[in-house]
Amino acid sequence: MLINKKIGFIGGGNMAEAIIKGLLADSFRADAIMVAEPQEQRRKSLSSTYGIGTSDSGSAVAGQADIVILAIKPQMAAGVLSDLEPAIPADKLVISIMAGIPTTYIEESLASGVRVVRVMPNTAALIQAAASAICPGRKADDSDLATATEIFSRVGAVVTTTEKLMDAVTGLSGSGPAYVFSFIEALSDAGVKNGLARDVSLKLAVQTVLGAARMVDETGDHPALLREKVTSPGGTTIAGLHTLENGRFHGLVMDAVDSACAKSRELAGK
Ligand SMILES: NC(=O)C1=CN([C@@H]2O[C@H](COP(=O)(O)OP(=O)(O)OC[C@H]3O[C@@H](n4cnc5c(N)ncnc54)[C@H](OP(=O)(O)O)[C@@H]3O)[C@@H](O)[C@H]2O)C=CC1
Ligand SMILES: O=C(O)[C@@H]1CCC=N1
Repeated sequence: MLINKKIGFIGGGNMAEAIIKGLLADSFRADAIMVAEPQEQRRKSLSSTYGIGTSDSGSAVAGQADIVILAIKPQMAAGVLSDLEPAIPADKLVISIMAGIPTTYIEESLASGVRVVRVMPNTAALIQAAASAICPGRKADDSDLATATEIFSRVGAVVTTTEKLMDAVTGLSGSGPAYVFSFIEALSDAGVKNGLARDVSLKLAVQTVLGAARMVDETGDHPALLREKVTSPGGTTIAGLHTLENGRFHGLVMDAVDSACAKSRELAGK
């Protein structure tokens, strides 16, 4: 589906770079990727690092691309979409990764009939380990969903969902890597506090998170069951879990995802 298709990114920031790096690692052609990015320094860095085309003009990139990926901040959506409108006729596929911005907003800002697919990936696209959720706008058909799925499958796992759940996805897996990075940092600090060297502590923390995530994935067991197997009666783990629950760990994580979901909803229409 992607053969001979050109992808144009509008916005060459962190997330565009993560997706581009993941696509290239999966043998996507560098000469089929273009990026519109206002900062000259950033354009130079992207073209020299990845061998992709860059421009300071969103319209030029959108005009040449078959698939336009909107990777600008949600707060810039109105201005950028209005500039892009003449360069995006209805036959282009527009994929938006912007948090919070509904497909209807994009459809109404561009040519009538434009096909829009909304995707919420995450930063692990950089190493082809993203979690992405995809939903179609009003005009996108199965083939458009398949195209978006093919792009994001190259950089990780993809699930299809409905648009009303995209804020929930954003709060969970879109922002989720940041929660996990914080958890790893906290674990590693705790190791240092208890006498471990920083590098040893970080290595142990990372491998613990990797191993636990793989166990959930590979066994298919509920996390509560796996947790119980680590928790010996009268042992160390229950003492640690007790402290986490005294600090409302479970509820706190749920509150964090709720806050991020609420922020995603708040960004709608910005
Ligand atoms: N970061 C993440 O983990 C995730 C982000 N997202 C979404 O991806 C989008 C991008 O996020 P992220 O990459 O982190 O943000 P960044 O700020 O890193 O990237 C946005 C880029 O767009 C550039 N830009 C600004 N104006 C224009 C314009 N008119 N035309 C083209 N480019 C422009 C910015 O340049 P300048 O800096 O000069 O303004 C910047 O380089 C957001 O909508 C976010 O919600 C989704 C999932 C995960
Ligand atoms: O923080 C943000 O708004 C973006 C969206 C999801 C992850 N980063």
